Amino acid sequence: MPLFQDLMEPSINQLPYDGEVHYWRRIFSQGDALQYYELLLKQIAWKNDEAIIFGKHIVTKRKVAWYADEPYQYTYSNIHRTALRWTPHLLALKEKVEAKTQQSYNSCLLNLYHTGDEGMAWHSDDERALKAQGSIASLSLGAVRKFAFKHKKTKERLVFELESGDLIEMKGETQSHWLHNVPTTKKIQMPRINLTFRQMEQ
Ligand SMILES: O=C(O)CCC(=O)C(=O)O
Ligand SMILES: [Fe+2]
Repeated sequence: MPLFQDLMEPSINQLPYDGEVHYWRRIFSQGDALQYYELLLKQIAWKNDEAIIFGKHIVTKRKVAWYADEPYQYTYSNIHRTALRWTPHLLALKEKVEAKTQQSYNSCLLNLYHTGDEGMAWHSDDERALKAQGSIASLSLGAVRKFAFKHKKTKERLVFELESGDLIEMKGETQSHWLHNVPTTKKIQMPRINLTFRQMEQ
């Protein structure tokens, strides 16, 4: 029998106003989530992220990778990037996520946080290359980490504790009105992988 929570969660908008966030807990068994986590740790072409900020070359501790339908070219923070083609495992994950959100995605940015020392600062995913008001689906594997939203004007905050296998979708006006971050923490020593499936404008 489906649990009440399973039925309710995805349909509820987690944001109080100015956007839409949907949350599915544990879309995989813990065994499958662990298997995907281990596969991705090994198979993804992880690289430190780079940026040129005020003429200074910055290299992040967090690692990233970018996969897509096409070898898209993309520039942010003055660094040029080219997407790699989907691997079979990434395609399987994409299909699973698409079945939940009922959306389709043509690219995925992956983040690898080795420990709680690594996080992501407040930002919105509002780059011009992304479809306006499109869906961004974020899948977590590995260590539990906080994922927070802060409204740009009211400063209202919401915090989620994302567990291995959790899926969170942002869409509609979310990126125009809310920032999100992954705060650092001294409590976590294990890696976390995050996959953000995105809709690039083509
Ligand atoms: O790691 C996360 O959960 C968030 C990643 C993120 O916000 C991004 O890649 O834009
Ligand atoms: Fe983001």
